[in-house]
Amino acid sequence: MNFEELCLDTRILRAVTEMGFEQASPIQAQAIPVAIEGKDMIGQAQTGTGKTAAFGIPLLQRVDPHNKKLQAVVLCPTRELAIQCANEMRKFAKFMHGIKVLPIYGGQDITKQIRSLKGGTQVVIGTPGRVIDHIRRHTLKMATVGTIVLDEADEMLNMGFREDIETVLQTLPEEHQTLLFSATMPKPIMEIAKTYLKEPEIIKVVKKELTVPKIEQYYYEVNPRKKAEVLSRLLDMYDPELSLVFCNTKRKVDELVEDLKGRGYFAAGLHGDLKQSQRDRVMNGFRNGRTDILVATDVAARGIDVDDVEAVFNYDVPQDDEYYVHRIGRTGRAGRTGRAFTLVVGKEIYKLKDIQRYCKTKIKRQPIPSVNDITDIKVEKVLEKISGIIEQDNLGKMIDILEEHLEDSDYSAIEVAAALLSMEMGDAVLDNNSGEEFGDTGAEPGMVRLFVNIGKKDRVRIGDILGAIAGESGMQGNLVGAIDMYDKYTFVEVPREYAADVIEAMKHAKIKGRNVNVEPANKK
Ligand SMILES: Nc1ncnc2c1ncn2[C@@H]1O[C@H](COP(=O)(O)OP(=O)(O)OP(=O)(O)O)[C@@H](O)[C@H]1O
Ligand SMILES: [Mg+2]
Repeated sequence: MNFEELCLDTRILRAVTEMGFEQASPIQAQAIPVAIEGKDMIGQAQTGTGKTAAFGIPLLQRVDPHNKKLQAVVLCPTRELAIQCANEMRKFAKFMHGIKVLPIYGGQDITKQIRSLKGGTQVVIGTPGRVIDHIRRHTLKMATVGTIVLDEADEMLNMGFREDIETVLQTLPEEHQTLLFSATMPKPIMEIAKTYLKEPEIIKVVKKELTVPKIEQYYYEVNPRKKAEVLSRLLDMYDPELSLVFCNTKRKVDELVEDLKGRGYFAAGLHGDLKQSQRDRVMNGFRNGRTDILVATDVAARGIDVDDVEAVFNYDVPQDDEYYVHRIGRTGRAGRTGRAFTLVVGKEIYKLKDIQRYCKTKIKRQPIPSVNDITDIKVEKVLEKISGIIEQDNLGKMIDILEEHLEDSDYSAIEVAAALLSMEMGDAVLDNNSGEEFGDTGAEPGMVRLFVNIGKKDRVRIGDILGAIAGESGMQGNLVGAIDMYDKYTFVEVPREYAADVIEAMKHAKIKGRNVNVEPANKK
């Protein structure tokens, strides 16, 4: 549907056209007419499908630029989202002179915010805590608010904002419109809706799968100690313009950023422990391409909309099914394509299966790219660069220099070229160790079943065997699973990516003074 068909204010229509929006997305086509009428509404649509405009456009259309009182409030879970949403709203309002849109959030000087608010702000986009703060100080007067929006409502509840949201909702005047938006709609949201929304129109644009079909989804089974290595191989292989990498904890974010920087990538971290000014700097760096890898926790990156995020990496499998949807939704936005990669360690494969069921989508297993794959790709890139330079036909001086040096040198031209190539390529990557070679050993998914033979077993307990395996291979003990212990042989299961290490380590190990032989079970 065209935006012309949506009966928009001509000034908004002009702005939308200028922004390059041609067709309204399905959620916009359905939500905008309902919201313009002033009805309450619940909107659910996949990530990156334009929910901001779906509430932002009708909200602005209902604002009177000549009235300088507060008329609309949008609640968002994070400061970054408040800023992003305010920026998008300002673009929609570009030709509506006299409309002021202001983001307010914690961490920013409150007196400065108060001063800005005094200048006649009709639309406030804020985080719940800071909005309440202003309500208590009487610097936000809710009595004149006609529209309230809860964006990413589920995330706000997850973050413990439920009470704050209810407090805000209770300050609203009798006559008002409530719009509730989210990519997912769990139960607690429906409870809020029941209590605070009046006969809401429910607009659901959900396809069979929760994730966007244009995002290709892959997973890799990895050894936890080689995660950073695998990540950098994938980065080299796919060479995304911008990437977002998710970790489950702030500490992991910091560690991984250091690791990636050490490997020569332009990476920066984003999480809740950073000061607001640092967070702003990181986001700006990412938006303008100074940083090409943003490593973040879930909360920090929710709803973030940056063009050209071509790949999302789940460095850790998300703890929550819904997080997966939101994480990978940072790519493939507004109809673009994208790729999502998940690194899976051992039994996390079961979590991933849950996620697939929840999303009703298929995440394909892929082998970890080998050193050779990466080398091929790197060589190809260097050669491309080289042909570019040769074609510029500007090499006379360099050719002279080389000819002079090669004349009385022991090296051939090809050797020199090879040396330059190796300089350009940087460090070779580590060996491949995906456990692929073991095939099906009858183990649980993600595991390899090993046959452990220690000859006569009178004094040996299963615990001794498991302990030795963990100890010798440096793997955490709880990753080794005991399957069966018979008179002469024992089966154990270890994560696929450890299997080779275990077999190697056990060649030189003894259990209770006896030599051991460990092999994949399918070899028996
Ligand atoms: N009709 C449209 N045509 C083209 N681009 C659009 C259209 N509507 C929105 N966009 C762009 O699509 C991107 C994603 O929009 P938006 O951030 O509103 O998605 P969202 O549904 O809120 O996603 P999330 O669930 O991740 O918060 C933005 O860059 C926005 O400018
Ligand atoms: Mg959004």
